[in-house]
Amino acid sequence: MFSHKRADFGEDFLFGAATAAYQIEGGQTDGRGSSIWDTFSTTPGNVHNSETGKFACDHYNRWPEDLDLLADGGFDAYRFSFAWPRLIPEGVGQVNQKGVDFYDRLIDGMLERGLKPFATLYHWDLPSALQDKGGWLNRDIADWFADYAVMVHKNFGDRLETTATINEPWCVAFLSHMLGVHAPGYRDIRAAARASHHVLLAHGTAINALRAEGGKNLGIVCNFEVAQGATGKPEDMGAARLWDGIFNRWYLDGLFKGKYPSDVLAHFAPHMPDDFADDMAVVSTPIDWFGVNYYTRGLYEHAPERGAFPLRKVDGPLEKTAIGWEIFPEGLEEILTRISADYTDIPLYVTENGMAEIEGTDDPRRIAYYNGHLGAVLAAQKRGADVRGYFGWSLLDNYEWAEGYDKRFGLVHVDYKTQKRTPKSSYRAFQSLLTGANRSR
Ligand SMILES: OC[C@@H]1[C@@H](O)[C@H](O)[C@@H](O)c2nc(CNc3ccccc3)cn21
Repeated sequence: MFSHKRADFGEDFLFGAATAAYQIEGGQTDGRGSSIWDTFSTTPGNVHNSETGKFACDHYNRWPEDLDLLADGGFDAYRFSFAWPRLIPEGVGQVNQKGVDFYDRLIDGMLERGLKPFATLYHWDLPSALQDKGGWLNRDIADWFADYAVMVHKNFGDRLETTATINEPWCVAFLSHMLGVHAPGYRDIRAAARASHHVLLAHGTAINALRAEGGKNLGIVCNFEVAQGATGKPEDMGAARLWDGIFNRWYLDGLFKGKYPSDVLAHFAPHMPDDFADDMAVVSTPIDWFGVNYYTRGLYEHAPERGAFPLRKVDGPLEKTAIGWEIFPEGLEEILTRISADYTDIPLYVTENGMAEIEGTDDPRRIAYYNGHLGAVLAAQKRGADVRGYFGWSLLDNYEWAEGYDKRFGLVHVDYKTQKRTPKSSYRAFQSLLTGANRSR
């Protein structure tokens, strides 16, 4: 079990678990439109075993059972995402009433179980019809996204505890348009530069539109990595600094200082949209809270042959999870205290943290992983970071994007043949922390 007590985190601290629509819902029916992940995952070579989210965890039908798991675990909150194509199949225009009905039932189900709904508007499943118009490369996406955000607010806003605009703008832009690992799978610095700006412009435009409708408790969720030099050589330390700029500071500086970091801009500048600097007031529109997703650190070395960004991640010596990420809980303390000290004093939530394991292992290391990162939250709080909550990734084993289904992050095991849910020992550890007992319905 964990070595911490619930009271250690503060009386109003919230514990939750997190998921995302495309990774758990399945339910490609009832008027749901196509998303870029439907097309990306069915394009050979993009996803392990060519696995798709077509069925996933069948959460579209099994959501009551999944909400029961959250309630039985003693969790206070549930971080989930709306599927844009399920609500507005073409991305703009016509609303799919069956999609509205699904999320109405889901959110009411949370409230009936005493679970606070922490909603994410966009967790990577862009409607294909918008990709056909250029997707994140088209500046108009800021208005498309803001209109979608207002639609969600009008239908569900009165029942949401918090609303995050975007999950991990780095993944939406750089991972998906420079590295090509995620949908739409571009490997193009010009696409990456423009997406890296438009994703934040869309965020700020949506925040302003939601404020105009009375929206409250609005934020964004970014992913962070502690970037360290593979050696103490200046060129490797420089590589780590540049990666810190690409992964961390582009978003922190843009969102909280209204200015992109000059070291990254030096690489992006020839490809940035015209007059992007005029958008920075919108990009940095004030928000009410900030979500921090943290998993690991990275070691980087100078790699002059790598062209635009002359760096390379190198394998580190620390114990790794099944997805190959080093276990480095100190990094969560570092990230939380850095954001709090250098960027903002608004409330922070750890919106994702967790460990992948392979099939059926119920890896005993996972309890130690969570215990260590919960300890990092406590240490950051002691150093002044206003951390208000922690969400484990993920409630369920689910579709791990380009990795398919093998990499299992769930607190609850899912047998995809039968869709049987089985709590793992890490679920029981949270249940004990949160309720003082191990129990299930
Ligand atoms: O990979 C685990 C989770 C993923 O399932 C979530 O949908 C996503 O929000 C998420 N973000 C990270 C951290 N960022 C990241 C880094 C490299 C590749 C993919 C994600 C991990 N995860």
